[in-house]
Amino acid sequence: HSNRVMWFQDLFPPNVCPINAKANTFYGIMFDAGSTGTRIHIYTFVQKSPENLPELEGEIFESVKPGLSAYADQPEKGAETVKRLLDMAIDAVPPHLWKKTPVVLKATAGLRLLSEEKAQALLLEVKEVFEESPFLVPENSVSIMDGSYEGILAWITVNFLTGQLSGQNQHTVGTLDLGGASTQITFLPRFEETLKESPGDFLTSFEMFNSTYKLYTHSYLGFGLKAARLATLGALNMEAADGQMFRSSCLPKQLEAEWHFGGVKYRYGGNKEGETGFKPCYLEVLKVVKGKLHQPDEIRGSSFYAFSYYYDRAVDTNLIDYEQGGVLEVRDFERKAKEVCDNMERYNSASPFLCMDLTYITALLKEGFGFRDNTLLQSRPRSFIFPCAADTHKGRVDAIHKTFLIHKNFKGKYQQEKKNKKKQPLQG
Ligand SMILES: Nc1ccn([C@@H]2O[C@H](COP(=O)(O)OP(=O)(O)O)[C@@H](O)[C@H]2O)c(=O)n1
Ligand SMILES: [Ca+2]
Repeated sequence: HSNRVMWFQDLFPPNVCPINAKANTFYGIMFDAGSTGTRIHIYTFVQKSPENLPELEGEIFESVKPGLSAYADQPEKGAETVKRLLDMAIDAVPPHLWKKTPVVLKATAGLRLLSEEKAQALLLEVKEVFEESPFLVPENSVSIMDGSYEGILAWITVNFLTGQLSGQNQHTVGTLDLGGASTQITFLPRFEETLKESPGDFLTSFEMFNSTYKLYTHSYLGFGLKAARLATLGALNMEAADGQMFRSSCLPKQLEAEWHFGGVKYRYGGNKEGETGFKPCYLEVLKVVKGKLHQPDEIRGSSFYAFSYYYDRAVDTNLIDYEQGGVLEVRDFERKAKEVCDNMERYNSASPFLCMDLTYITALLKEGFGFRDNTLLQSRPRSFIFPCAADTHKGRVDAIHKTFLIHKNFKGKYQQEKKNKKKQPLQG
C-alpha cells in the first residue's frame, strides 16, 4: 500500500510525528473515560507563525482497563487509575508549560449507566486528582459527555479528516460507533422526510466552517456490545446479581464462568441441555433490539463508517484486515455469526462471547437500525485516519475525537494543503 498516496500524509508528515518541544509548542490533555477503559491523549500543537492557526504535531496515547465505572463503589481507586495516566503527562509536557496545559476528562456510557450519586462521586475524585496536578484545570473539566455530542464528534472527525467538510461536493458519510455500554448513529439527512419523521431530540444543528449542519444523531444507552451481552442474558440493570446463573443459547454448551462489568459480578453459562446455535441465539438477541430503535428510512441504502466494536469483531473474524480495515456488508456479519454460532466448540479459543457479539451486531444493524443486507460498512483502523497515532493505539478509530479545539486547529492547515493536493477520500 506504499504506492497509495494519501492526502493526509501532508497533514501529518511522518517526520513531524514525534513530539519534540519547540518554542511555540503547546499541549492539551484529554481523557476519554469509556465504559471499558480510560484513555489519555496528550496532544502537542505547534504554532508556526502568529497568523497561522496552531497545528497538531503529535500525540501520546495510553489506556487502562477497566473503565472508571468498574470502580463505582471505590471512587478513590478509580481516580487513582486516572492519576497514573496523568503522571505520563508530567513526563511528556515540559515543566514550564504545565500551568498552561489544560486537562479535561469526558466520561461516556459507563458513567451514564451508574446512579447519579456513584457517577458524581467518581467525577469528584477525578477532579481532585486534576486539582492536585500542576496542570490547568478549566471549569467543568470533568464531566459526563452528552450522548449526541459523542455522535457528532465522531461524525465531524471522520468527515473532516476524510476531507468531506471543506469545499463544494460534500459527500459526508454516516458514522456508527459501537461502544461497550452505548451505541451511536449519526448522519446528515438528505431527505426532508427524515427531518420530518425523526423525533425532535434526534436532530442537532451546529455550525462549522461557515456551514450549518443539521445532523441526525442518537446515542442508545444500554445498547453497547457489553451492555447487550447482559441484556441478552437477562442481567442488565441488576444492582447485585446474587450469584445467579445466567444462561444463553449464544454461549458454548458446557461453559460456566464469571464476568465483571460496571462493578458487578455476573455468573453466566451455556444451555447445558437446551439448544445452542445461531437460530435460537438470534431469537434471544432479537428481544433486546426489536422495536427499540428508531429506523430512519433513508439509511437503508446509504453506506456508513463503522468503528469501535464493529471494527474489533470484524478483525477478530478476519472479515477485514487489522491494519487496513476494509469494506463489508451487513450480511457479512450474519454469515460470520452463523459460522461461529453453529460451530461453537471449534471457536473456543476466542472469546466465549464471539457468537453472541456477532449475532447482536447482525440484529442491531438489521432489526435495530433497519439496514439492508447489502448496506456497505467501511471499517477502518484509527491509524488510517490518524497516521501519527501512537503504535499502542493502532487499529482504533478514536471515538471521542478530541473536541472542536482540534478541528479548529486543523482548519488553516487543511485548506492550505488542499490547494495543491487532490484529496483522496476513504474508499474500498
Ligand atoms: N480511542 C478509542 C477508544 C475506544 N475505542 C473502541 O471503543 C470500544 C469500547 O467502547 P468504550 O469503552 O468507549 O465504551 P462506551 O463508553 O463508548 O460505551 C472498543 O471497541 C474500543 O476499541 C476506539 O476505537 N478508540
Ligand atoms: Ca467510546
